[in-house]
Amino acid sequence: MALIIDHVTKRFGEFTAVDQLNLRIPKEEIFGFLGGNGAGKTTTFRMLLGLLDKTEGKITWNGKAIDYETSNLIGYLPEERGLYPKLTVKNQLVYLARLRGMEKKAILQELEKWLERFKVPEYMNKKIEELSKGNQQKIQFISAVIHRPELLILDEPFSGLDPINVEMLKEAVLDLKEQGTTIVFSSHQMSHVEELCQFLCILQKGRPVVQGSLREIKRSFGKKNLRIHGDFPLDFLREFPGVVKYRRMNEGCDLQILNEAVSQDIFKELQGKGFIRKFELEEPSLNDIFIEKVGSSYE
Ligand SMILES: Nc1ncnc2c1ncn2[C@@H]1O[C@H](COP(=O)(O)OP(=O)(O)OP(=O)(O)O)[C@@H](O)[C@H]1O
Repeated sequence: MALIIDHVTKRFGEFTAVDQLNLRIPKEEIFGFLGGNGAGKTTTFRMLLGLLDKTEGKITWNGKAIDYETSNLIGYLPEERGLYPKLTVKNQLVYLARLRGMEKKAILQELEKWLERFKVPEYMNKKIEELSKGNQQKIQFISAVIHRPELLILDEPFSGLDPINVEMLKEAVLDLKEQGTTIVFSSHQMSHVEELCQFLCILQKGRPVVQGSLREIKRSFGKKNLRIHGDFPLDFLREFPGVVKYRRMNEGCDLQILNEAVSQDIFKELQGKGFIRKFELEEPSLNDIFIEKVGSSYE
C-alpha cells in the first residue's frame, strides 16, 4: 500500500468534518474518493497535502509522513482553481514548477509537450485571463502533473469541462497511471469513477460508508438491474416479488431486483406473454449504490 490514512480526524471547533478515517490506497492505481457535498473530501485532501492540520491520526506516503521534502512527489489539482490571471501560461507554469524544484529548460519542454497534447500549443504566451474556464483548468491540470509526481490528487478534475475535454483529461489520467502514478480523485459524476477507478471509497459525514474494489462493491451490493424490452405490457412487474424499483421506459422497463434468482422467476413469468426483444441482467451502477448508501438523490 502506498498511501495510508490512519485514524484521521479533523474537527473545526465542535464540528467533526472527518471522523476516524482509515484508508489504504494501493500504488499505481486510480482511487475514487466520493461523497455528497460536505462529506469531507476536500478536507481530507488538504490534510493529506499538509495544507490543513489533522486533529488526530497519521498519513503516510510510502511509509513516510508527508512533509516539505515528500510534498514534491505529490501533484494537486485543487477544487478552487488558483492561477494568476495576469500571468502568461508560460510564466505561470515556470513559477509553479520551479517551486517543485524543476529547472526552467525541463519545465518548458514538458509544458510544450502538454500543450501539444491538449491541442492548445498557441496558449504558451497567452495570459491566463484570456482563456476560457475549461481551458484554464487544463493549464491547472498541467501545473499538477508537470513535475511528474508519484502521487496525484485531483479534486473534481472534470467539473466544468465539455465532453471533448473530459475525454482528453481522462486519457491523460489513464496514461499517467500506466506510467506508474498513483491517482486519487474526487468526483460527483459516478460514470467517470466507474470508467477510471479500480478502487474507491464513499464518504458520508466524514466516514466511509463503502470502500473496496469497484468489482467487489458491485458484487456485494446484491441487488441487480434488469432491462426488459418487449412488445406487451410489463407494468405488472411493478408488484412482482423481489422487484425493488420499477421504471417504465420507451421500449419496456428497467428494474432493480433483489438478486439474480428474481430474474429467473421473471423470465419464467414472461414466457408465452409475447415477444421479448431484450432481457439483460446487469450489475448495479455506482449511482444506484451511491444513492442507497448516501440516501439522497444525486447527480
Ligand atoms: N475551514 C473550515 N471551517 C469550518 N468548517 C469547515 C471548514 N472547511 C470545511 N468545513 C466543513 O467541513 C465539512 C466538509 O467539507 P469539505 O469541503 O471537505 O467537503 P467536500 O466533501 O469536499 O464537499 P463538496 O463535494 O461540496 O466539495 C463541511 O461541512 C464544511 O462546511
